[in-house]
Amino acid sequence: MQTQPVDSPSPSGGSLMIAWQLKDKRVLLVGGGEVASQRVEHLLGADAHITILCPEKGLCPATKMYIDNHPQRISYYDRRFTGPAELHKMDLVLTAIDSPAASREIVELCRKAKIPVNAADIPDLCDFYFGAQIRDGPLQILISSNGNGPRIAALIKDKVRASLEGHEGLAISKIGQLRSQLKGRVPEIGGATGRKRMKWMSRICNEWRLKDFIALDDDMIQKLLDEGWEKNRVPTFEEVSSGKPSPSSLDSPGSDKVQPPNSHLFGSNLLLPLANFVAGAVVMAAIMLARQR
Ligand SMILES: C[C@@]1(CC(=O)O)C2=NC(=C\c3[nH]c(c(CCC(=O)O)c3CC(=O)O)Cc3[nH]c(c(CC(=O)O)c3CCC(=O)O)/C=C3\N/C(=C\2)[C@@H](CCC(=O)O)[C@]3(C)CC(=O)O)/[C@H]1CCC(=O)O
Ligand SMILES: NC(=O)c1ccc[n+]([C@@H]2O[C@H](COP(=O)([O-])OP(=O)(O)OC[C@H]3O[C@@H](n4cnc5c(N)ncnc54)[C@H](O)[C@@H]3O)[C@@H](O)[C@H]2O)c1
Repeated sequence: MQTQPVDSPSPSGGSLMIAWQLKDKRVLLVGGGEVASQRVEHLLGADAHITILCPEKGLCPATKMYIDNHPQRISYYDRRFTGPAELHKMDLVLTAIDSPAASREIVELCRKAKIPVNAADIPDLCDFYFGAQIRDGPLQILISSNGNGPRIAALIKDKVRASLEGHEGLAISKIGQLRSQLKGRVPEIGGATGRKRMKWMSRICNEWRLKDFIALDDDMIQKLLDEGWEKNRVPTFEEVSSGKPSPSSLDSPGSDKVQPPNSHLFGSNLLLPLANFVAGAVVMAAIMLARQR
């Protein structure tokens, strides 16, 4: 069957949301106040090499602490930005300073050098914006209002965080271990094997409860691959855990099941009202039948 190309359903005026891989890339951070300290936190989490330029008296306690505790990741210079030479070999530049004029100057130099740049709080100077972030190990959630309401993005972040159960990051890292063991066994990229591998990974993610992945250890992963992948089926948690109880066994059914796409059509959203409706209809029919007799 031929698929028809469809126009993008999303309206224009948005931005590209990506997970930028900064491991061992060089980042210049100009400024050392509160905002800079938040940037440092995110950059350290991304394993970047950071150069900070800021007069010492302008460093806030958090930035100072990061500089002291991460000498292998952070090179600190007690001075202001001096000119284009500061940009040498930089992959990314961030300014978090209280002078829009100085930020503009730095941004113009970055544009000439074709280095992506963010100037905190000056949207028209930014190649990209930061967003409100939730991090739990490999789970990263970014909420962006695309410049419309940063405070609202932060408030929505709090709501999203409150809806998480706390084990998602660990479960996802175990899924990462399973995937990499599977890719070790079956390293082919693309083709029929690649498609089969993706399908099997998707099935296990759809069919297992997220919480159960937490308990995966090396033995269980090997068993899952031997009894699951090799036989093209999805074993149950109990089958691979050698009697270990499932972490989700104490939960109410379906409470932390990650739902496959469109499953809400069949999930509690629709199923409960439908069940109520059917039950109601059966009772009504029984009453009417009883009356007719
Ligand atoms: C999300 C967050 C991430 C971070 O910086 O790490 C972030 N701002 C945060 C907080 C915050 N910033 C401001 C307030 C005061 C209340 C308010 O204005 O809402 C608060 C609230 C607070 O401090 O609680 C003032 C503000 N911000 C910008 C302007 C300039 C302008 O709009 O013209 C003005 C002055 C406006 C004025 O003068 O009125 C601009 C930007 N700020 C962005 C990011 C980018 C757009 C992100 C997006 O839209 O999603 C963008 C475009 C550029 C950038 O800096 O990357 C972080 C929350 C982190 C967290 O708590 O999780
Ligand atoms: N995006 C956000 O989340 C957000 C939130 C609040 C404030 N801001 C903005 O971010 C900027 C920084 O905020 P802050 O609270 O961290 O400011 P701050 O005043 O605490 O720190 C600014 C630092 O920049 C240093 N500095 C100034 N000019 C410099 C230069 N040319 N080279 C090197 N260092 C220089 C100062 O010594 C100071 O340490 C401000 O413009 C503020 O309006 C952004």
